[in-house]
Amino acid sequence: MDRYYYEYTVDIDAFKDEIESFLMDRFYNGIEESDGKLILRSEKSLDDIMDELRTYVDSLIKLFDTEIHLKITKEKKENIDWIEKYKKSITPVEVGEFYIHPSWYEPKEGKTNIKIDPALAFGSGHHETTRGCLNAIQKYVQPGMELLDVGCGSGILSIAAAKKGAVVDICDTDALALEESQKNFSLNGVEFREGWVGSAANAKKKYDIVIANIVADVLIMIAKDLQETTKEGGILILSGIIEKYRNKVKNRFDFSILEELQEGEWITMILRNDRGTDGK
Ligand SMILES: C[S@@+](CC[C@H](N)C(=O)[O-])C[C@H]1O[C@@H](n2cnc3c(N)ncnc32)[C@H](O)[C@@H]1O
Repeated sequence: MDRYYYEYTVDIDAFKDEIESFLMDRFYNGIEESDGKLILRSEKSLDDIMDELRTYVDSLIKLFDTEIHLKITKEKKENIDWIEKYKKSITPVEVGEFYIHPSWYEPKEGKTNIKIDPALAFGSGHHETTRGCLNAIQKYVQPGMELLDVGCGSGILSIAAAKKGAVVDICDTDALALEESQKNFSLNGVEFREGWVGSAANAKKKYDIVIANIVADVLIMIAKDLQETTKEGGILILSGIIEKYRNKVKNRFDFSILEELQEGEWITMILRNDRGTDGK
């Protein structure tokens, strides 16, 4: 642990969801929201991400011909405080049958417990999109089903599915996510069958359930791969979709919608592959 860390506060007066989504796609260590501002903490400099953010906001200003005020502040702080403060802020999350807790909390009786400590990969159960997926897993995953977790992050979703008796494969474009998932599977006493650095395009088979909690733009980009890895009659769970991009995402998929779950601005879409075998 370094002695100091950087705290970046991002204050923006428009396009808040897009900015959060943009940052989430680049920074997986938890983004705190406080007084409408986004706070990112890291021992390493995030100046590159902030430069990218400024460029992104400039392009939004040009694209929408509008005014956007972006203020980024950077502070250097003593680490000790933050670790303790952060630990205290990480409390257990209950989503239906699942109880997600850090190791310094006891598991809860009568629940499917998932132990996840805050680390570098996204997926502590505190984000709306992860919770939407967990609700879908509770409803649709049956023992023996084969499931692919695309963008596994911490592995939280496939750990939940494995605890429900599914056979799970995992992938993520970030190698670190695979490492974190491996650790978290061991911590939870469950196993995945195959894991790879990459995406749905690298899958060698089709699955009963494919789940992808990734930002809307990426879901759109990999829509074909996600559909092709879902068995006929199988389920595709998509999350990470801000309400205003719902149609943009939906239009790229030709599966039928079974249901949509919404928490705040975030939508989790549950689709079924109703295509005939020659429909591909
Ligand atoms: C929002 S996190 C989701 C983590 C976890 N599954 C959850 O639900 O909490 C998205 C993850 O997708 C990964 N990712 C981004 N683009 C991807 C792609 N094209 N294919 C696979 N994974 C991708 C990121 O590295 C990140 O770990």
